[in-house]
Amino acid sequence: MQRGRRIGINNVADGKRPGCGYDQKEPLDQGRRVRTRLQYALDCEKPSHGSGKKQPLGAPGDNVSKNKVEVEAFLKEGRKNLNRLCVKDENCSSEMRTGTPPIEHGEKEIVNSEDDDLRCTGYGNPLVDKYGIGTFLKLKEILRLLNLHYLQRAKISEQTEIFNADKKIDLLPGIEVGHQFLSRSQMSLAGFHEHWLGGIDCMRKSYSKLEEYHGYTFPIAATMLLSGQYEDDVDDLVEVVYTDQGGNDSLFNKRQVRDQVMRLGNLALKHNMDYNVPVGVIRRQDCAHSYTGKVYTYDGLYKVVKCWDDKDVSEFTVFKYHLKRLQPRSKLALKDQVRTIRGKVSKVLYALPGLVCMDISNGQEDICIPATNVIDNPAVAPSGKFNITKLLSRSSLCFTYIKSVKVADNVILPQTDHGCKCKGNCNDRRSCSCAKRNGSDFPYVRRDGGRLIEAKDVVFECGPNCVCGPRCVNRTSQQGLKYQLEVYRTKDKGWAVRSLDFIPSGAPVCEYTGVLKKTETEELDSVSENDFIFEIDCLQTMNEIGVREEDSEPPLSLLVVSEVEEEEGVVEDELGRRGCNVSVPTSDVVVLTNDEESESAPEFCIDAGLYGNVARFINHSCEPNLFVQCVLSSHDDVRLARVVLFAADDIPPMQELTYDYGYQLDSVVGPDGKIKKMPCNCGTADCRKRLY
Ligand SMILES: C[S@@+](CC[C@H](N)C(=O)[O-])C[C@H]1O[C@@H](n2cnc3c(N)ncnc32)[C@H](O)[C@@H]1O
Repeated sequence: MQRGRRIGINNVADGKRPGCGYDQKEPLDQGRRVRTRLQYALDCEKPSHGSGKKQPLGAPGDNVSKNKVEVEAFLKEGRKNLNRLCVKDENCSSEMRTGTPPIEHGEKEIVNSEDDDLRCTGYGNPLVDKYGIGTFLKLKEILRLLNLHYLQRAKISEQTEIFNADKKIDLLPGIEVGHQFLSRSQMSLAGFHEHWLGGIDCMRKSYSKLEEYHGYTFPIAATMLLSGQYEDDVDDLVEVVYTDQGGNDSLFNKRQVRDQVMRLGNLALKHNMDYNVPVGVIRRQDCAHSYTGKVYTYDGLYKVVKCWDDKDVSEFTVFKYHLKRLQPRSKLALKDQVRTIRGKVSKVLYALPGLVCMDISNGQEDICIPATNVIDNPAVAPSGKFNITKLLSRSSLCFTYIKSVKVADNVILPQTDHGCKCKGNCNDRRSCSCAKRNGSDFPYVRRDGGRLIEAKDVVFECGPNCVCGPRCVNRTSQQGLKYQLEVYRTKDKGWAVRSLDFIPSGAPVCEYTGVLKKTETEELDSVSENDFIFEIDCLQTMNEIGVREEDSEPPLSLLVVSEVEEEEGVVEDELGRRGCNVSVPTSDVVVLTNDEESESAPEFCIDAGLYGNVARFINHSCEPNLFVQCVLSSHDDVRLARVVLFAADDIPPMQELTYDYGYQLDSVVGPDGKIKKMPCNCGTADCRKRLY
C-alpha cells in the first residue's frame, strides 16, 4: 500500500472487533450483527479433546467429570455456600489467591453467611481443607466462568429474540451457502437452526400474521438438518430423498421402531411443498478439527417437490420427501470443503480451475498456496521457479517469498530477556509470566487450533526465552498457516486471497511479512509506487484508543513504566492507575506529548515489495473480514511489533479475505506533491468509494 496509511490496526476501545464497524450505518446493522454475534456464541457442547470422538463423562482423566465430582461435593455441602462464593467482595473479586493464608487485615468475611467457616479465601472450610485450596480456587473460577458464560448466552438469546422478531423468512442475512458451524449450539444461538435436537426447525407461528404467509397453515419448515442417520436417505447433493422424523430409534440402532405420524416436522415439510416455500438445508459431517467432532454446513435453499408415504425395510410407515436444490452450491464441493478444513487435503488443489502455480511459497509454508487465474485469457502459467512473482505483482515488481520478517541493516531489533518457566504448554494463567503480561490471562483459546478471544492493544506471546514448547497456545500466531489459502486473480483489484477452508472468527490467518524498515528512508521515499508497505502503527493506535476511551484521562502515551512493573509488563499512569495491560518499549520508553502524538507517524514499516508472503496479496475492504493485531513475542517494542491478520468473522470458503487498510482520505501524496486518489473496488454496500 502507499505510504500515508494510518491507524487500521485495532479498534478495541469499544470492545468490538475492528473492521466490523457495524455501528457505522443503521440499515446494514442486521446482517452485520448476525456475523458479529457469532463471535460470542459460546458453546455448551462437550469438547472432543481434538480426537473427534466424545469422551464419555466419567472416563478416567476426564476433567469435566473431575470438576463435576468436585462441584457436586461442594453442592452437597449446601447450595447456599456456592452463592456465597459469588458475594461481591472487593478483596476477592478480581484476583484469586493461592496458598492458604490466614485472613489478613482488610480482608472481608463473606457477608450473610449463616456459618462463619467459609470465607472468600476458602480458609477454614473443612471441605476446602479436604480437597485443597487449589481445587477450591479452581472451582471458584469455574463458577465465575459459568456465570459469565450464562450471562453472555442470555445476552445473545435476548439479541436473537429481537432479531428474530424481524426475521421475515427462513434464513438470515450474512449466512451464505458454505457457512459452517462447529456445533448445534452455535446454530441455535445464531437463530439459524434453533431446535437443539430436531432435524427440522419450523418458522415461528407469529409469522402467520405476516402478509406473505397469509392463509397458510403452520407449521412450515425453515431449516432441515441432514445428518444421514435415517436408513433410507438418498442424497446426491442436488436431489435428496429424505425420510421424515419420527418413529426412529435415534439413540440406539437408528432403525424405525414404529409408524410415523403426519405431525410436527413431517407436517411442516408437507406445508413447504403445498405452499411452495423453500427450506434451508444444513448438512452434518464428521470433522476431526471441530471441537464437537462435527461440522454443520449450510447448503442452500431446496424446494420440496414431492411427498409420499412408504413402508421402510421393517414395514413401518414412513414419510418421504423429494427435495431439489434451488440455490447454486458453493464453488467448492461440499465434501472438499469439509475435507480441506485446516488444509488437510491437497488433492483438491489440482482440480482448481485456472491453476497457474501450485505453491507460491515454494515449499516454505506447511500448507502450499496455489495461485489461480481465470480472468486473463490466456492465463499465463509460470514457466520457472520464481516466474510466478512476475505474474502476481500488479506493478511487475518481482518478489521473493519469505515466511518471516527480514530486518533491514539499519534496524536493530531488541531482544527480550523475559521468558516464562512453563513446561510443555502454558496452562496456568496465575503462574505463567506471559499470561500476566496479557492481563493475567491467555489471549487465545486452545480450541480449533488456537483462536484469539478478542482483539487487544497488543498480544504478548511466548518468545525465545520461554521454556514452553512450540505448540504452546500462547504461540498461536507463530505456528504457520493453518488454513488452505489461495491467491487468485480478480477483475478489478489485481490479485487477491481467499480460503478454501472455513475460517472461524478469531483464528490466525497469516502474518504480514516483508522487510522491517525505518519509515523515513530515502529508499522508501523514492519508491512512490510501492503498494506493499505496511506502516506499524500500534503505538499510534494505542494512543488514539487512550484518548478515545477517556477524554479526561491522560492517553496511554503518557503512561510511565516503573522498574518493577516493567518486569511484569504492567503499566501505571501518572496517578498510579492501572492502564491497559500494554507494555510500551522497555528499553527506551516512548513518551509523547499530546501534540507530538497527533502528528507522529509510525517509525517503522514492513515493506513487502521485494520480499513478502501471502499477506501482500490481501486487498482492502471497507467491510473486511480480517483484522490486524499487533503481536510481541521476541521483544517488547510496540513500534516494531509483528503484524498478524486474524479472522474478524466466521469466514465461509471462497470468500475473499480482506482487511481495512485504514488510509485517511487525501493522506497520500504523489511524487509531484499532489494528493493521490485511488478508487476502492471492494464492492461492499458500505464502501467509501476511495482507498485513499
Ligand atoms: C497490498 S496490494 C494487494 C494485492 C494486489 N491486489 C496485487 O495484485 O498485488 C495493495 C494494492 O492492491 C490494490 N487494491 C487493494 N484493495 C483494493 C480495493 N479495495 N480496490 C481497488 N484496488 C485495491 C491497490 O492497487 C492497492 O494499492
